[in-house]
Amino acid sequence: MSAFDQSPGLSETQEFTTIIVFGASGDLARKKTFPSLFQLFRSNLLPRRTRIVGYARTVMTHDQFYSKATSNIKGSSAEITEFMKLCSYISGSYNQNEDFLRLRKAPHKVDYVVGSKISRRLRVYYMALPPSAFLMVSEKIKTNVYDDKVDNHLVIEKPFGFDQETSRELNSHLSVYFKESEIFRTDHYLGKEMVKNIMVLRFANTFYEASWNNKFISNVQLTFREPFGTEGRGGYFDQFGIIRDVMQNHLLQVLSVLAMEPPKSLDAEHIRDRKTEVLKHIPPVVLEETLLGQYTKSTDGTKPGYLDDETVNPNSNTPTFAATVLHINNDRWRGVPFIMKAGKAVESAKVVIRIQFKDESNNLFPKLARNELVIQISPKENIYLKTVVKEPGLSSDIIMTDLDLSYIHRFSDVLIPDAYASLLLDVIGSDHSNFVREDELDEAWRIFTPILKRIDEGNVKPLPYAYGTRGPQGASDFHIKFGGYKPTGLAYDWSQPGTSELEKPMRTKLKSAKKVVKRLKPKLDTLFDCLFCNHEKSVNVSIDRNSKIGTLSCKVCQVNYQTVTNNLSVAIDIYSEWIDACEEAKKQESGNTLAEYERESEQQDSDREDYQRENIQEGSEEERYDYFGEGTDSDNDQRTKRSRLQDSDDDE
Ligand SMILES: NC(=O)C1=CN([C@@H]2O[C@H](COP(=O)(O)OP(=O)(O)OC[C@H]3O[C@@H](n4cnc5c(N)ncnc54)[C@H](OP(=O)(O)O)[C@@H]3O)[C@@H](O)[C@H]2O)C=CC1
Ligand SMILES: O=C1O[C@H](COP(=O)(O)O)[C@@H](O)[C@H](O)[C@H]1O
Repeated sequence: MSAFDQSPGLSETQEFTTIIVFGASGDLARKKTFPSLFQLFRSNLLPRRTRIVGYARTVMTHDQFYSKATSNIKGSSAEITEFMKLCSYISGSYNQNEDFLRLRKAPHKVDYVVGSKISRRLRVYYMALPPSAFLMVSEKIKTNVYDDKVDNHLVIEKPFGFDQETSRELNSHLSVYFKESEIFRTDHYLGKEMVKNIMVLRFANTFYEASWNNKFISNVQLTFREPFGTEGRGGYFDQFGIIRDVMQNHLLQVLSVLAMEPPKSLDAEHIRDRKTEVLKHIPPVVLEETLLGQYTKSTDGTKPGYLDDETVNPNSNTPTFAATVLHINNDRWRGVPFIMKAGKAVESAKVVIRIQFKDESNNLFPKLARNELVIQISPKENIYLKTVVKEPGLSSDIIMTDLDLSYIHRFSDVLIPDAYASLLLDVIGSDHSNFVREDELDEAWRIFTPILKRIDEGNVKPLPYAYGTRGPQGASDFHIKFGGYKPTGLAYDWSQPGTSELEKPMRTKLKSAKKVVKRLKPKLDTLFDCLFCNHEKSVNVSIDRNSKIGTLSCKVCQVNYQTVTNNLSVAIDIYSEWIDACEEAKKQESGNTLAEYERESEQQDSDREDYQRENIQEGSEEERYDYFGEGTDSDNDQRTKRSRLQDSDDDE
């Protein structure tokens, strides 16, 4: 069942809808707006008699518009053709009344066809435009196109201002033309599946909500990582920086849903009241608890530094990485640091929430590690609860494992909608829950404006970090230093239920290498599992006591290894040394020094575990759907899986 199936039957409640996409020639329209409208169309969720009108200054023939609007749409050509029958394009300025009057005729033409039988009419004005055009276009819409006999919804995109002051100005100007109930401020993170899921997780599960406070939770981390730099968007980015681009909006929106009190009902205003309320308890973030970075060339010189971008000021101090701490001074959260980290051109793609619980207070088990609830927003949707269990078998040791809900396994046949499709559906259905209200936005700017002003003054120099690394010095243990995060410490077995036989041995290969040694020790065996081909007991160890040489070889993959022994050496020692040698080779391959490796092993257990999860699962969204799509050859699937697993091992 698609996520959309749960939505109300819009085609019955909405009789007639016109969606006007301003800036239809642009990037957002091409990449997100038209493809998302198509997703709704294909899922039969666009109201009947919907018309979509693209509008921009660029002069385009119908064919040119057709090919631009469809360039990012994935669907059969028959479906695309049907969808495009709903779409037309008008070229015009953003400042001439006559042009908007031409636009006015577009909805009217269709109104006329259905005439007075229409019970409700809706016009959506979608501003896929740079913010500099918002006000002018809003004014022209109000003067020339707005019709108070229909519902008018104005959708605007971030950035909503530059700081608290400019955001207030923008809102006060917009409010001249549109009522707050007509404005939909888009933060596309609120349309993401896992962000929408937070409320359900919290308020539909007794045990989560019961422990969702400072009695049980030690610290919370919200991390955003992108493995690419500004690439073509330097001009925009250099004015804004990572705090305005990602933290003040996307991550703070996630935080507010995560930390708000339960709303009185699911009514949009009740939800937004609670989100605003929690933001009011957060004092502005301070420079003393913030780390800023700017990326430089990659260490191999193949990726450019931020300042190499020609559209960026060569002396720019704009941060492309930031880590900071938010404190929520209310009864629920007092004393729980919320750590936000966001970085561009870092080593992986990941957006994740990590909630670390406090230490267990009983002393029954030595070396206890903390539980963590991890909600991964992208690139894959996962929820897992790191949980301590007894090591299976005769051992009485404890290990860390998890209760795991990986969407790719559990909901493999469900299409996770694009955030924009989900939000457009809300706009059509007049649901404001996932849009940012004016007072909420004002609070968000209040929290970040003071630090932004200090950065803008130019006296704060971000620390350099090489493209493709984890961020500047201090980034790796920022959450430990400022959040009190405790690395797991225990052996962590993150096996996933339902994974294939092919995956299981590969998974144990590096992660559980030490455990393998431990489990086998009492047996004094000479046969062991192969680290390379993963066959059980395929590795035979022999010791030549005369030459003092221990030899290990796999009868399946032929890998072999030799080492010097002493009189006390037994087979397991050779095998252990082999494991260590393999790990050492791995470290050297990845170019890390031993010290770096050890620091990462201890402090970034959490990051590595996410990284492995991502790699053991699928690559891009497209791959995911192809992978589970019809007509894929199972041999190919196996090969794909194997090579991805191999990649993950390489990365380790
Ligand atoms: N692109 C993306 O992935 C995302 C974009 N956004 C936001 O969406 C909005 C649109 O972004 P995007 O599509 O990338 O922007 P573009 O730069 O592609 O601009 C969109 C269209 O607006 C018109 N335009 C460009 N510059 C100006 C100007 N100075 N004054 C008036 N019109 C102009 C152009 O159309 P024409 O000349 O034909 O009129 C252009 O095709 C922005 O607010 C952006 O921050 C948000 C999230 C992601
Ligand atoms: O709004 C923005 O978000 C994207 C990240 O969005 P995602 O859906 O890919 O996670 C970011 O790349 C961009 O800089 C920012 O403006």
